[in-house]
Amino acid sequence: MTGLSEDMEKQARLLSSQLVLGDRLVEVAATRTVLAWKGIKKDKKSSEIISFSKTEHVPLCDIIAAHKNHINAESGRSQKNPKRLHQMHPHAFTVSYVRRTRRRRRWRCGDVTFHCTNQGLCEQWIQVINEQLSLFTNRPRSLLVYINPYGGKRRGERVYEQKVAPLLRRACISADVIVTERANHARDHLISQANLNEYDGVVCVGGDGMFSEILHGLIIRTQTDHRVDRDRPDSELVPCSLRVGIIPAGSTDCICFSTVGASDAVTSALHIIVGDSQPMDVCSVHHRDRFLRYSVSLLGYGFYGDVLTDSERNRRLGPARYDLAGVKTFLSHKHYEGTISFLPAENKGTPRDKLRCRSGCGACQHKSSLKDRKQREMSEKTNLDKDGGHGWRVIHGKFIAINAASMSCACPRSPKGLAPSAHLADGTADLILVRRCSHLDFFRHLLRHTTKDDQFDHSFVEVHRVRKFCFQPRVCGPASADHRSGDPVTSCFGATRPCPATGNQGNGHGRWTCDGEILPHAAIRVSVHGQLIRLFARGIEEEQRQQGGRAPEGPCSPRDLEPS
Ligand SMILES: Nc1ncnc2c1ncn2[C@@H]1O[C@H](COP(=O)(O)OP(=O)(O)OP(=O)(O)O)[C@@H](O)[C@H]1O
Ligand SMILES: CCCCCCCCCCCCC/C=C/[C@@H](O)[C@H](CO)NC(=O)CCCCC
Ligand SMILES: [Ca+2]
Repeated sequence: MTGLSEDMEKQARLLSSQLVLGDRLVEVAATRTVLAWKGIKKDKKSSEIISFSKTEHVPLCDIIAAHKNHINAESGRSQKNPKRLHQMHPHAFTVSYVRRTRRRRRWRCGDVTFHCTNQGLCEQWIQVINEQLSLFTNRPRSLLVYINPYGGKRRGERVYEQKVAPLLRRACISADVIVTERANHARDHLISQANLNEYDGVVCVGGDGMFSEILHGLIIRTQTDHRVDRDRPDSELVPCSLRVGIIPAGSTDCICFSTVGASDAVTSALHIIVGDSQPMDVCSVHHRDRFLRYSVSLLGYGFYGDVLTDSERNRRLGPARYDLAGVKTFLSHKHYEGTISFLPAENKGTPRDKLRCRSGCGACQHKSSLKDRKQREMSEKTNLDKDGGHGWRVIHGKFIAINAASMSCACPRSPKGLAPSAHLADGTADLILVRRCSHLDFFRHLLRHTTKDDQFDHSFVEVHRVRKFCFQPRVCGPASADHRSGDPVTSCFGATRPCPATGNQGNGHGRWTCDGEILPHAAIRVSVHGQLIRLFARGIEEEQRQQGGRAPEGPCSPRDLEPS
C-alpha cells in the first residue's frame, strides 16, 4: 500500500483501487469525507509499487456528482499516454466538483476523469460516490425556479439555460421553471398556487426586486398557513421552511453579493447544489397597524428614496438608471426633517466595530429562542409603561439620508457595503443617520462607500445598531400631545396628520425605498425578525490562498463534511 495520506489512513476506506488519470497510473481512495488520489509507478529494481506525487483530494461535500463516460477510441488518450495504458483501461467515469478560483470568490465546476480496467469497477466507483452524496440530506433534489426575463440587462432566461440548468442536470436536481409574465407573478404564485411540499427550495433568477417578490411570497404564505396576523407590528413571524437560491440577473444584486460574496450565476448555482444554508434577518415595515412590506437589504429615506424614485422613471436604461438618478439626486442636495426613534440592540457589537460578517460568523450563530424573545418583548413593554420609553432613543433633526441595513448591502458598486459591519443573521439592523451637511461633505461620505475609508467617520453621520425603529416626518402644525409625551411608539403614529399644504400625509416628505420599492408612507415602524428566511448560501468566505493541488481544501464546515 502506497499510503495516500495520514488522514486517510485513519478513516475507513469505502473503496480504493488503481485507476488511470490522464497518462498516469494513480491510486484512488474514497472515505466518507474525501476522494483522494496519488500518482504511482512500479519500481524498476524491486518491482514494488511506489508513489511519486503528492496526494490530491476533493472533500466529498464539494463533489457535485459522478457520471459514467461514453468513450470513443480516441478520447482520453494523451500524446504521452501509450495506447496500451488506455486499452487496458477502456472504461471511465468523471467526478464533477466545486473548484474555487483565485478570482473574487467565484466557484467553478471542475471535472476529473478516471479510467478503469473493467466496467464493474467503473460502476462500483460511481455507485460508492453517489451513495455518499445521497447522504447529504441538506442538498436539494427538487426546485421551483422563477425567472424574471426583464431584470437587469434582460439576460435572465439565457443565463439560466446556459449556465445553471446544465449544472442542475449534472447534479440530478429536477427543476420546474416559471418565466414570469408580469410583476408580482412569482409572489402571487407562491402565495396561492405553488404546491410547496413538492420542493426543497425556490430559485430566483433576477435582481433584488425579483428576490423581494419571492421573499414576500414565501413569508406571506408561511404566515397565512400558520394563521399569523401580518398587520400586527408585534406579531411573532414563523420562519419559512424553504431555502431560496439567487441566480443574479438584476441591476444591483446586492442580496446575492452580500450572501455569496460574488455576483456570478455559476457560483450561485453551485451553492444551491451543495445545499448551503445561510439564515437571514428580515425587517417588517408597518404604517400604523397596517403591514407595508418586508426588507432584507436597504430601507432608505431621503437620498436613496429619491434615487430610487427617479430611477424608476428610466427603467429602460437598465442598470445605468441608478447612475443617472444618483447624479441628479446628489446635485439636488435635499434634506428632510423628522424624528427617528429606535430601540438599541444590546450586546450585539457596534456598526463601527471591525467584526465583519463572514462565513460561519459567530455573531450570527445564536438564534434567540422563543422564550428569550418573549422575555425581551415583556421587558420592552414594562420599560415603556414605566417611564414612557426607557430604552428607546429619540432623535429629531434634518437629515440628508436615513438608512437602515439589516445586512452589509455589499454590491459591486460598493464592495464593503452601506453598513460594512452589519450581520446577516444577528436579529439587528444598522441605522445610519446622515444629517444636513455641505455638498462637499456629503460627496466625501458617498465616495468612502467605494474605498477602504470609514464612511461613518464624519461629524454629521451617526450610526446605531437597532432592533426596532420608527420614523415620523416633520409634522405640519404644532406637535401633538402624544409626541410631547415622549412615548416613541405612540408618537411615531399618533402625531401623523394631513399636511395642510398638500392635504396628503406623506407628500412633501421624503420617501422610503424598501429593497428597491417605494413605500406609500413616510411614517413607518420597523422591527427586525432574526433569521426569518434561509438562502442557499454560506455568507462571504474569507479569501483563501490556493496551495496547488486539484481542489484546495475548501472551507467545509464539520457539518458539511459529515453526511447526515
Ligand atoms: N415578467 C415581468 N414583467 C415585468 N416586470 C417583472 C416581471 N417579472 C418580475 N418583474 C418585476 O421586475 C422588477 C425588477 O426586477 P429585478 O429585481 O429582477 O431587476 P432589477 O430591478 O434590474 O435589479 P435590482 O433589483 O437588482 O436593482 C421586480 O420588482 C419584479 O417585480
Ligand atoms: C461618488 C461615488 C458615489 C458612489 C456611492 C455608491 C454607494 C452605493 C451603495 C449601494 C447600496 C445598495 C444597496 C442596495 C439596495 C437594493 O435593495 C436596491 C434594489 O436593487 N438598489 C438600490 O437601491 C440601488 C442603489 C443605487 C445607488 C447608487
Ligand atoms: Ca442583521
